[in-house]
Amino acid sequence: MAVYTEVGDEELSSFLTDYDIGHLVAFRGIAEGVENSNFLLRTEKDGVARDFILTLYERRVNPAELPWFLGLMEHLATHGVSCPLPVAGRDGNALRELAGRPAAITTFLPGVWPRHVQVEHCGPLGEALARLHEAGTTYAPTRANGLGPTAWQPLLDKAAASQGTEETFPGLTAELRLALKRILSAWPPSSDPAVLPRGQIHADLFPDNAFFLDGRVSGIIDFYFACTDLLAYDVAICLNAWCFDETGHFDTARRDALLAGYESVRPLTSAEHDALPALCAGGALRFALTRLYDWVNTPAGALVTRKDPMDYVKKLRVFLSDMSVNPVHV
Ligand SMILES: Nc1ncnc2c1ncn2[C@@H]1O[C@H](COP(=O)(O)OP(=O)(O)OP(=O)(O)O)[C@@H](O)[C@H]1O
Ligand SMILES: N[C@@H](CCO)C(=O)O
Repeated sequence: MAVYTEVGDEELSSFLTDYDIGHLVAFRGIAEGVENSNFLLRTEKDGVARDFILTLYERRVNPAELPWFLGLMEHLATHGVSCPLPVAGRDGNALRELAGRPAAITTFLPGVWPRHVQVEHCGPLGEALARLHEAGTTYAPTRANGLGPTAWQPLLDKAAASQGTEETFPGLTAELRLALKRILSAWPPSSDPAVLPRGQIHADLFPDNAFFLDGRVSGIIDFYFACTDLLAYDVAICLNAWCFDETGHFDTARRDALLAGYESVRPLTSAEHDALPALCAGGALRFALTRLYDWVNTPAGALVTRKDPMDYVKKLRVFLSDMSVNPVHV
């Protein structure tokens, strides 16, 4: 459930007078999502009803970084990517404050996210990711990846030092230490941008962040992990999130479809192909680590549903065994 901050009818109606989007007709909290409080708003202006999403930023989002995220979303939305467009108030600012939290209204996107990923989703998803990368090339401001390779050792140390980690997951932090060492030694040097292009990446493009309609990607949401990093690392995150079936088997048909969709827009360089196994293992480690840390540090009875780190530990094991034979390379 993700409504941490309650908003009253009158408070919201008065907040909306700062915008030119009409008056409030209805609103309700959205249960999905774990990071922020989200509400679906319906307004009416000149007899026309329109839907919007109101987000109150909680927990992990650093308010100082919100202009970067909202600026990226605006840039992408106005450069052909179906992502939420931040709506500016009458004073031109999209970032505002409501109920004591930083807040923004964005456009509502149609479609639904796939509860059961099929190979048919993977081509359009890969294509949409490549279009996002292309559109991002003209967004100049940068943001370092706070959950990139340099963050993994400290995150692992913090998870290992947390109460209950060893009891709940015996031997896991020792296994992750070895994995980290191996991944860092195989991590590609990002010194030549022509060989390993860098740019704006989504960094969390999981199935619950991609809406589909009529077999196409109709919306990409949740840009609050976006950052400036290796484009191929974003591909690797998607290979993690989209290409394992329910039994934990890495589905090469989904991988091929995702890569073919991506490369129909932006062909990967041969250095990017070569780097994919290490990038995939790194992606698996990143989500295993954040999930592990959250698992042992989320108090019992919290509203948030914890995500199982072992799902990503299993993916990590698959990618680590692949690193020697390089089957991701196509
Ligand atoms: N622009 C949008 N258009 C339509 N629905 C949206 C939009 N943004 C969010 N939603 C709905 O709200 C839900 C939660 O949004 P989101 O995933 O961004 O939550 P969060 O808590 O901010 O992030 P996280 O997924 O990391 O927990 C989505 O699953 C979707 O149903
Ligand atoms: N996509 C992340 C959650 C953060 O949005 C995960 O599945 O661990």
